[in-house]
Amino acid sequence: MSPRSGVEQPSAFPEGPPIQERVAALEVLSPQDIDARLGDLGYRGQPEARRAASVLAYRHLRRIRRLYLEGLEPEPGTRENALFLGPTGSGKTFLVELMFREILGVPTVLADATQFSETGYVGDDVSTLLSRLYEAAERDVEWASCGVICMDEFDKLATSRSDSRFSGQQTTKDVSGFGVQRSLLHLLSAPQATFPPDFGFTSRIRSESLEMGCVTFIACGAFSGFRGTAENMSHVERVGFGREPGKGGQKDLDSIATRITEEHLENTTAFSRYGFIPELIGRFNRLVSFNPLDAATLGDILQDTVLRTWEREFAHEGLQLAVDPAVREWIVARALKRETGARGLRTALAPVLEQAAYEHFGHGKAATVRLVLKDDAVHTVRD
Ligand SMILES: Nc1ncnc2c1ncn2[C@@H]1O[C@H](COP(=O)(O)OP(=O)(O)OP(=O)(O)O)[C@@H](O)[C@H]1O
Repeated sequence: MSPRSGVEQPSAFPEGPPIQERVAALEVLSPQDIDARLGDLGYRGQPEARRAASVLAYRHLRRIRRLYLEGLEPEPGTRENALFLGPTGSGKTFLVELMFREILGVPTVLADATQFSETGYVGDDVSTLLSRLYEAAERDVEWASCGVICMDEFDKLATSRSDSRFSGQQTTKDVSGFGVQRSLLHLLSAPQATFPPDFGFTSRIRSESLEMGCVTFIACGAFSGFRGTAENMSHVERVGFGREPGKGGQKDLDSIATRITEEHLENTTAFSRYGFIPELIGRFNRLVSFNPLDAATLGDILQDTVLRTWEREFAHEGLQLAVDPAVREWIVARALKRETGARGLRTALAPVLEQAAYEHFGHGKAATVRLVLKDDAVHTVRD
């Protein structure tokens, strides 16, 4: 029986531990500890975003500890929601996943904002975000109130009402855009919110109520239109987006350091021109910029995570995988060209290693398989 709803709910999970026990079991970590753990888990680059997010995670932890271990309700207006801005594949969602789900160990939901539609229309109602949080919290509504909701592709939620300079691309999702934003605004503002514990599949199960005071919302988006915007605003101080300034010349939009200060991003007028209702953007009191990953960071990710996974797989076959430095550079260069951040590494590497696996797996003989670059293509050599 849930203490708040007063109705019997079918539970797929056995009774969990009391909330105080769950919260007390969370490791107390400083922002610096959190940042260091991120590194241990293979997160690379983005030092400023990591710093900001580590403090956000620390504060989240403090708030739930104060509430459930010290009995101190969160002060009104102290809810912290963050907007993570930066190009695709730069590690926005990965950071949330590692930081909240793996390191803090609180219920974490990663959702795609484009899946929502207004209540009554086809698509998910925003309240199902809370249903998912409840599921992630093993159907413990108090544990769910300690959770984090991350909405990916948040920029696509908006209806572009302005010219294409601001949107990058035009979206036709104009019918539901504002309704969904208003529902989200409610979630981000309300002290409590109700949700269907069964995702609304049946009308027999009564809604649950969730305390929202400690729930942290993080919205992630590329907001690519801002790059064009910055290009047209010569007075904008250039920080945040864009590759290193001054290397690619004015013509190449990506090499133009489209760096936007938080002051500018905080300017909700810019967001409303993007199609957002200003009140909703106003609920995100922390704006965190992610940079496109540069060659050195991509090289580290390739070495420390992507290749390591493959090396293990090769080792299971009795094979040692050796990758020439020229091949690493080739893969990084390809990934940079694709402009999909770290995702591009896997895309560039997969066909090469599949070919190597095809040629050398299953023979049961120990050997070294070396990847070498010849005529701008990767070849495998078995020693
Ligand atoms: N800074 C990073 N360090 C290590 N790995 C990273 C980093 N950034 C991205 N990756 C890898 O790339 C994958 C994709 O990153 P992620 O999903 O976080 O991108 P994103 O910034 O949220 O972009 P999108 O908006 O397209 O989802 C991750 O799962 C991870 O494997």
